[in-house]
Amino acid sequence: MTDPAIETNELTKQFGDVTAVDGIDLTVERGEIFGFLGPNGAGKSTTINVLLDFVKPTTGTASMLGLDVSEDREALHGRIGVVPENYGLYDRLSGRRHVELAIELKEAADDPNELLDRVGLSTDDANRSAGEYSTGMSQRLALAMALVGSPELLILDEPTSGLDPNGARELRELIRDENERGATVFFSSHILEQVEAASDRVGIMNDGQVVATDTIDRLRGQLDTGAQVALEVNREPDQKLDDLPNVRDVVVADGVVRGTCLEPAAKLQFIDRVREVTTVTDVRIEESSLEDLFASYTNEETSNSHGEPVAPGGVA
Ligand SMILES: Nc1ncnc2c1ncn2[C@@H]1O[C@H](COP(=O)(O)OP(=O)(O)OP(=O)(O)O)[C@@H](O)[C@H]1O
Repeated sequence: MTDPAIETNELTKQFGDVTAVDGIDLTVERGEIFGFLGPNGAGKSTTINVLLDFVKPTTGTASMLGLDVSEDREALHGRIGVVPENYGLYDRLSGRRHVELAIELKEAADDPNELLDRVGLSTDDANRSAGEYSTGMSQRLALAMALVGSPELLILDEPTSGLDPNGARELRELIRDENERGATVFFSSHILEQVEAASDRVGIMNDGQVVATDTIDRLRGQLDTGAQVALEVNREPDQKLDDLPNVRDVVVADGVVRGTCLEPAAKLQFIDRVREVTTVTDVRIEESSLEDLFASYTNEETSNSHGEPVAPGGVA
């Protein structure tokens, strides 16, 4: 059996009184695009820094591609590509020189121009000193260096920070291309939409712990908030419509019948039930938002489309 791309066992990191990472068991399989989500201070960067052997764990173990992150650091170096949280660039060296150095260090055979082109840095940009780069350009350069040697595993800490919307989209495409080539991609972010658009699976970290790991669709399905179904009708019904088992909070107001459907099949049952008593002229379905999802796992206060607080999801 192939070893997972990333595996942590009871991994804990304490900084004095602060438990930044609190006994996490995380497995990322080979070939996945895995989004690592969590609010500021959740422990994402500390976890990544342990994986990169920048900090030592207090207890527990971490391995990548079947190798211990600390003992086998040298062997891992040639097989992974990294954009860490605080990557350093040499102000006086050009972008191209940075990539050339990364190629020499990895003893790889890449063409620097091709890598620079892939991350959207023009020939002119590549000739400029990195000290003149904007945040987004620096981020692109760091990414080009991470791609050197076609790594089996890419680890990207907040790769979209500093990128404009176009840059973020290009990055998502690049992540997909790398994944199609066979690379596993592990990237952290606190921006839900970006993680949803790019990942096969996500892990949500909060307060040092991994509180959920699954696809976003399945995590959404586990929320107990249900979907809000709003039916515009040409005549408000007088009948009570609260007799379906998986539809609750039915209200009729301003020519709209609303109900909360607790499972997918209940939506159609609800529409059929309302159509028995009046004519439905329009249908709107409002799934729980990504913000609701995130908040339910990280206990942040939020509200659904009706202004009601959203209860934390049942899965921990
Ligand atoms: N070197 C350090 N010394 C002391 N405390 C630290 C250190 N590094 C991180 N921490 C603390 O550990 C906790 C987790 O921080 P970490 O940077 O891992 O979170 P994060 O999820 O990456 O947050 P962000 O999204 O803001 O980067 C925070 O409380 C932080 O203050």
